[in-house]
Amino acid sequence: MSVVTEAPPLTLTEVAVEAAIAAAKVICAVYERPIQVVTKDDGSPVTEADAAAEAVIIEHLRPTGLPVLGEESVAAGIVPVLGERYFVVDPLDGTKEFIKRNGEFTVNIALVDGGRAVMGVVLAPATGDIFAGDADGAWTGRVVDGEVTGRRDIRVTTQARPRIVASRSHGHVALKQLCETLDVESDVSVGSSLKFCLLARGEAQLYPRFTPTCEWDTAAGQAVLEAAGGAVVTLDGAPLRYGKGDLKFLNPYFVAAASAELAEAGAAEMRRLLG
Ligand SMILES: Nc1ncnc2c1ncn2[C@@H]1O[C@H](COP(=O)(O)O)[C@@H](OP(=O)(O)O)[C@H]1O
Ligand SMILES: [Mg+2]
Repeated sequence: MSVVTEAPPLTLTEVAVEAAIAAAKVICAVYERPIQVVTKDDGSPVTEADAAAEAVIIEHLRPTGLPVLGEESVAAGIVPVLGERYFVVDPLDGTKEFIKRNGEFTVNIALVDGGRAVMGVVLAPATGDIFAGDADGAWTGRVVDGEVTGRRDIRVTTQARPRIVASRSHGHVALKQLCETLDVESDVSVGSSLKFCLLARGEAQLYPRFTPTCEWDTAAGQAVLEAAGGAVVTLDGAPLRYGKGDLKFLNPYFVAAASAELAEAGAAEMRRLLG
């Protein structure tokens, strides 16, 4: 008698990793040739890579049966009925960086459950750097030839004078004041959700966001950071939450940090600076 052993079904994190790797392949193909840029109704840039990558991700997520809230679908007027649990997708976060060709752009896939981002995968196609976080913790690795290599667990670090990361293309004048009052060690500008990942990997401790973002920009990064021990709070000190359809999925300003204490200190200082 022969025994047939079936492979166990993929976890939702594994499905998201496979989807992100497939999307990165599509994005890299566009990145290698001259990029056509179109301006969306809200004035933001979009490329052929954004829609193509989102389509590939949706195909990969379809067998899970869960709804998918995708940036490009929403821009096209497609908003599914969202229950308690659904995926949130930004197929190409940091489109401005993609167009500038500085490598700081990411594929983002998150799982939202009960208004919280509970799982996230962030992949930077230009470098292959991949980050994931879920209830089992956070890890990073590098995608080579479509496979994750060098996988290792990651954790936030804390230090007396925090290192700060901020948007490269969407800055705010109050940032300089915040750096002075919090006595930060250094501040660097980085595009896309990689800012959350730098915190998760222990290379920076604070990411204050004084300019608008949407839920697809933050969900995967927040899940990675929280799984690595960090926190993301709005200016009233509450965790950043998801499912704000009545606000067109726009986030309030927030502070991401390596600890709940630092996030609260940053939020208090931002409240003071923004009056
Ligand atoms: N006025 C605005 N309203 C909503 N989101 C905005 C915005 N200006 C910038 N963003 C968001 O900020 C993201 C870029 O963040 P960063 O500057 O940290 O790289 C953009 O992601 P996309 O590049 O996916 O459009 C976009 O969604
Ligand atoms: Mg984005």
